[in-house]
Amino acid sequence: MPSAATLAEALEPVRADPSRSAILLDIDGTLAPIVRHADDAHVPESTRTALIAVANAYGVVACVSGRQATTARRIVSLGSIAYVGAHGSELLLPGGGGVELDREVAAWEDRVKRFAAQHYDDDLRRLRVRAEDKQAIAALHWRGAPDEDAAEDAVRTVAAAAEHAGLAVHWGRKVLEIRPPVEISKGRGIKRLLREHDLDVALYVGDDRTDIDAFTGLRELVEHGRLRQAVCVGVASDETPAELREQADVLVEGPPGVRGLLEALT
Ligand SMILES: O=P(O)(O)OC[C@H]1O[C@H](O[C@H]2O[C@H](CO)[C@@H](O)[C@H](O)[C@H]2O)[C@H](O)[C@@H](O)[C@@H]1O
Repeated sequence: MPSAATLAEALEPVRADPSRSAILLDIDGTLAPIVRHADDAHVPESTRTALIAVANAYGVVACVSGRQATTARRIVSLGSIAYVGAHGSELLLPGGGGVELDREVAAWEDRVKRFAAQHYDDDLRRLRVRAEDKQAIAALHWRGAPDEDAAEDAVRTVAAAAEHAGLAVHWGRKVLEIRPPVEISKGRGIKRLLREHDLDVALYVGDDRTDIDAFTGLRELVEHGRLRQAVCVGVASDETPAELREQADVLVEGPPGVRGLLEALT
């Protein structure tokens, strides 16, 4: 684990000129501690307070989540920042506008929904696998099922059927997502969010595989001269993918570490 000094060093370029920096944060496992039921996730008040101070000081602040953008905004409960939802395919800007959903993704919504309705059967219900409907993405969660191994096995059978049906699958923290077979990535969503902004530095904080795409997206913006620097922070837990640890510039310990990072930004 990097030392506090290393984190302070990593934050230096971001803090140098907050008005020219973006702060981009994942939600589940980053701002909100992981809980058994997705509907029960929440951002602790102390973290929210630190996030409000960051939102008031930095050029761009956004949450970048696998949740739908409106769900992300409800969980974080802050209207003055942007939300990149559904792993990059939705954009919800601060203020009164609606959600912009990627058109290519939207075109698959009916097919994904039909597949999910056909395959969320009595067997999955008996195993206490929970379905989450995210418009063009269908998620199956097995965290907290009485027999998690049996539930995961049943979910793997659905994943094979989804691939056979020409859909894409993605594995997260005890969750399978059935997705349209088109590019969906947090990196792409971030590029869409930042394209209108002239910034020097962007910091991203996340805990899961999809957050590696965000790291990659920011590093590509640096390669293309759109940013001077990207700072990629991994959130460590007993479920952290090894690849995220390898790709991160620095690690913080769980959502409490993220709160500390936010406090250090102002
Ligand atoms: O990109 P994120 O904001 O990290 O969202 C990723 C997924 O988070 C949720 O699932 C995860 O968190 C749940 C609540 O703690 C937990 O029960 C589940 O096991 C985790 O996979 C959310 O339900 C998904 O839609 C998001 O894609």
